[in-house]
Amino acid sequence: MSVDVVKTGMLPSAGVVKVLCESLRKFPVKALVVDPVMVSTSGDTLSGPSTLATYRDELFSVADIVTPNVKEASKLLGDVSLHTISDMRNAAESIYKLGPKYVLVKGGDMPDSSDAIDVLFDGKEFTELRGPRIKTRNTHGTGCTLASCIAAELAKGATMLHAVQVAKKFVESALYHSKDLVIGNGPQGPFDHLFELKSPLYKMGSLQKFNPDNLFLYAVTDSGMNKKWDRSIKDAVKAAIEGGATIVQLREKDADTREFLEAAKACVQICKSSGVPLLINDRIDVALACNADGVHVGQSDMPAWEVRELLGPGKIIGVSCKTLDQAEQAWKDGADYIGCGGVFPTTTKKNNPTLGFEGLRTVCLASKLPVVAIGGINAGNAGSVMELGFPNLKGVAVVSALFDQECVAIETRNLRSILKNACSRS
Ligand SMILES: Cc1ncc(COP(=O)(O)OP(=O)(O)O)c(N)n1
Ligand SMILES: Cc1nc(C(=O)O)sc1CCOP(=O)(O)O
Ligand SMILES: [Mg+2]
Repeated sequence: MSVDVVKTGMLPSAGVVKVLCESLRKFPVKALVVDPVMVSTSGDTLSGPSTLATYRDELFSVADIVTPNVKEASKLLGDVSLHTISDMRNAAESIYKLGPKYVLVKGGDMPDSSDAIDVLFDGKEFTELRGPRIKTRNTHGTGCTLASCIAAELAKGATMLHAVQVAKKFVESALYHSKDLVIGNGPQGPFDHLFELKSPLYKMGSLQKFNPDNLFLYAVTDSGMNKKWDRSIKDAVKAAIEGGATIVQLREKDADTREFLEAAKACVQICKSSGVPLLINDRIDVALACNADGVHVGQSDMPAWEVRELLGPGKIIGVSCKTLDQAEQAWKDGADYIGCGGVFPTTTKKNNPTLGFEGLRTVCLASKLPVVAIGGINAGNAGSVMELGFPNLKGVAVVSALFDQECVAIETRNLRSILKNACSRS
């Protein structure tokens, strides 16, 4: 068997690090995950200064990702103090300069905050990965498990972001499942890595909490536009993901069911390998048949509570809402997000009322769910929507601004940078 990916744990001496680097030169691998285990949970230093130096001088430059926790990041940077998310971002940037392609600074042992936040840096962009902080003493080995899961996902062909997202979800679910185990008398207990084998519920992704950040740049396909530009649904989705779409919805009103389902199955694979959720517009049957990540329904489609009964706890359900009452009902029905529009006039959805900023504001203020704005949004006005800074407003959903254009990837990339700039201003 050839080795696809290597993950390193505790490397006790500079000599061991050197042998490792030499071996990796002799036997190159697809990816190297370095979990710089150098401080034990009880705070004992496990790697002396010479080993640290070898990490920095030799190992990091050949690593695809380095995954220090806050204590390890501090040690690597000469015992700097790290207390805030901004400190974690700065630390990730400083460690990045030592050579790895990605740095993941894990915030699990940051001072008590409601969420466990990790910061991923790729040399250009920071991604904050949030998850609930699980109250448990059974945390022995979480860092090693996270790094090993990242390595496994990379070996399966995932992108780095997807591998990190899957790994974080895995550890979160394992901690949750193991929180009531009582084993041993030490300060830390073990957790159960094989929980999925024992509880089918986890297979449903019951803990797969919807990440509202996915609503940032929401690409909604359109069969008429695909036809006009002679573009397959698959190509449209691939291009949108290449351009940085954070979630995709297949809204194929004209496609025959068989054709739609085949295209949806292909798109599910494309989206899964990029870690981008794929939702189906209206068609619960198609969503079930292709195991999509969820559906989006409007006020005249199947009620969200019935959709939830059919899809189960781990799928994403979006509901179109134009009023407070509709927003409240969507929340009661167990939806995950609200699509609110049309913010501006649009011809893509026939006879669609235009709410304007005021209508969007009303729903955002009242909503208990994250909101994505939709309707007539494009490169010219998307910035103004995000700069509103309405509570719960997590992004924009667009159809023609991406798919009624010659190059979907370029338009998507342009829109993403407009949104990023607008968010940094708001
Ligand atoms: C993200 C998002 N928001 C709203 C809609 C509109 O859905 P709906 O009201 O069901 O209308 P149709 O799209 O079915 O015409 C959406 N699809 N996506
Ligand atoms: C699908 C959809 N839903 C809307 C709503 O208001 O709920 S507006 C709309 C069409 C949006 O297309 P474009 O980005 O081309 O304006
Ligand atoms: Mg609909």
